[in-house]
Amino acid sequence: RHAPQRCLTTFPLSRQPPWHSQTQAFAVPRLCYATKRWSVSLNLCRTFKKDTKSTLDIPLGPVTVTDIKHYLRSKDVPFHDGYSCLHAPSIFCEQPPGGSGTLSKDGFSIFVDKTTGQFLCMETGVEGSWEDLQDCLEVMQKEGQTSMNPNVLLGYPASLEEQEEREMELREVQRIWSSAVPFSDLHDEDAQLAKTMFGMGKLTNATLKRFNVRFFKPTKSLVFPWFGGRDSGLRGVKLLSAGTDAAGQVVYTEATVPRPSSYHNLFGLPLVGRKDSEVVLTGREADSMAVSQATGLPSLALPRGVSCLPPALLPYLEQFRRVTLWLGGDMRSWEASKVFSRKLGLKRCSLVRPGNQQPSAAEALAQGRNLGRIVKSSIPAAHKSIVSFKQLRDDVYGELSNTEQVAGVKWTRFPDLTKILKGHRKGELTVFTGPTGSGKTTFISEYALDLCMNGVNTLWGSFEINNVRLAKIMLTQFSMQRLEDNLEQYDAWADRFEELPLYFMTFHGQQSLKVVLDTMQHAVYLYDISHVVIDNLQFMMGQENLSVDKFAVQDHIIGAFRKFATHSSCHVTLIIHPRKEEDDKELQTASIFGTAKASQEADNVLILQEKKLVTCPGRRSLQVAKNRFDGDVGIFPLEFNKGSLTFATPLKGKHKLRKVKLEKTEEGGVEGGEVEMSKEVGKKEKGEKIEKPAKAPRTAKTVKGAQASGKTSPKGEGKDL
Ligand SMILES: Nc1ncnc2c1ncn2[C@@H]1O[C@H](COP(=O)(O)OP(=O)(O)OP(=O)(O)O)[C@@H](O)[C@H]1O
Repeated sequence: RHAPQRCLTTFPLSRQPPWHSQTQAFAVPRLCYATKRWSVSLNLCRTFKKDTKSTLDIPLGPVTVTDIKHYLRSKDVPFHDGYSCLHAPSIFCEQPPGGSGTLSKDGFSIFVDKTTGQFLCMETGVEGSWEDLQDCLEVMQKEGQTSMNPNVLLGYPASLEEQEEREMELREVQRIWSSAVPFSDLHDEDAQLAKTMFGMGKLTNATLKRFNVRFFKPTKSLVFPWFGGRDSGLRGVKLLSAGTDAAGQVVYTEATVPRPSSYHNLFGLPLVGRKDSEVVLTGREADSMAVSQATGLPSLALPRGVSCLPPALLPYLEQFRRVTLWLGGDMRSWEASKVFSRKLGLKRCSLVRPGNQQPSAAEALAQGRNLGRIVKSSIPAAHKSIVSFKQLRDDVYGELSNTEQVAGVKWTRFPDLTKILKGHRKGELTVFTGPTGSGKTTFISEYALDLCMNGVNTLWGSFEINNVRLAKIMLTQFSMQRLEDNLEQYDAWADRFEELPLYFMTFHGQQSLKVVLDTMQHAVYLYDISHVVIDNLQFMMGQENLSVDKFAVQDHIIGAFRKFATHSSCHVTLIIHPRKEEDDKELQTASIFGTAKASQEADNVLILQEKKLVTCPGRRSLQVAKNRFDGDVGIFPLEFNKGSLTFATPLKGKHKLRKVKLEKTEEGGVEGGEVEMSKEVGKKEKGEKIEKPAKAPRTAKTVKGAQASGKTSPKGEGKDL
């Protein structure tokens, strides 16, 4: 079989992680980038070495469900089709199954993920890759055995460091758990105060007891346990703390042991019966308790809320014929529920649409709403290809009443970009270009980092510069300083950087489009990636059919990324070198694309403009040349800080805003291509306005039309890339 190929990696790349020796469990506030909240991160979390397996193995040719089925049949292994997994009898038990694990109806207890081939034996707790399972079956066949010793895979020798780490982790889990107090042991007043602090005033002590929730007095945190494994033992804890931010608003913060990437707890699982066929999946523990208390339905909370649904959890959800996703009360939860339902199997999923009448479950309970009715009114996730407005009207209303959230994630460091593009939305394709060496990679690195710090799960495909250099740029931008001069701060920044939901493809140099797309697909499934950055398209050109016209190849590649973005509900930012550069002219949309078709595919076109100066590096500005969301285009200046490698809008008064000059194209549309100095600069600057073409009503309309139709001037077409 193929050797696994390493296609994805996470920070710390090759960095030797720090090996601290603190063991105190005191709370240190830190910003959790995934949840965008300050978290009480326990020192103990930093006590342990980071995930040593920083490079993730992916089979060379990604396995398909057909391959898996074909192989199982060839080995005479009976199986049946589940929702996300194939179910097969355990090869690790001598006796017919009957233990404590969650089994499918026929007692089959091996669950093989249909997308990755990863398997889990519920009966014995053995898990492994598709290759591991194949190996076991091969050995069994060769040796004429009917079962395998579970220790074959369980007994993978962990390094001494890893063993120590795990033991230390378990000791800390036990320590927190045993020093936390069950709610029933708290004085009534204290219990009520704690419940009020966490907005759970209506949850009864009986519910908290059923879910085994405790209170950790030193940090005034709720403690949610994770019970699992063969012995249903305590495997981890999550601490939820409440505090206030600078504006006096209550913020909830989370910390887990083990660290989030290994914390695979479906909170509430011990309360699920083998025969339960319906479940309500929520984003928070309090929501699950609210659902359970109010409706009596089994309810489970995802370990990391709406940010991801790790495939490792899917086997535990196979027993449910109906899954209602009620992840929260905002648009982000709604988006996540649509994405997760694909992993779970659309047909069995129904979604609770957030709205005023349908907030999160905990809020609904607090407001005295009828939770049972809300669950019943959830809508099926599988939609038909042809719909009437009647079916769409709630979606349209949702978009109209949540314009801010629909506009996407906002950039913190680039408010001008947020003003023009409104935000970063899933499922879109952004094409980014700029002159050679103008700082495209450096800018996009910060642009993506900003989003990642705002909770956008990001995957980088950097084919031009290697991942170590890219991570160095990002870490410098993250710390906003020259880390070379402050090496003593390296570990502190690197520790925080590691928390970002950031992954890197391990490709370098020319790659085939198919391999890249497969890796992206895989990462979306595994890590719920919602932003992929490709630097740059030219590195896929070489592998495609050279006998075909270059523009056709480019069109084909852009088309493939477009399709991927739409189907995977993932934003793709594609860096493309301009095909022509003239010293005295600024770039336009037409400078990038071979044909108009390609520009049609992109939802957004960004151009890093550089005004060439003889004496010093040129001035940069960022132009939004196409914006399909609402048609607004514009340009704003960027000032580069060489020490921190960051870009910022120059201070007021120091720069002049520029306004887009609209050019008529031959098709009668307009494009926001060239720029000129505004005659009213002083006035405009005051209001910090980004000039938009909408200032000229007649052409403004045409601008939107042109954006929507994606028409560009054919001027200058036909040159080589
Ligand atoms: N605005 C800027 N002013 C001066 N130097 C810059 C600016 N932006 C980036 N640089 C520096 O220029 C160098 C090239 O930057 P970068 O690799 O980001 O450019 P690029 O446009 O991606 O290059 P290429 O065209 O080769 O892909 C880097 O050393 C970077 O630090």
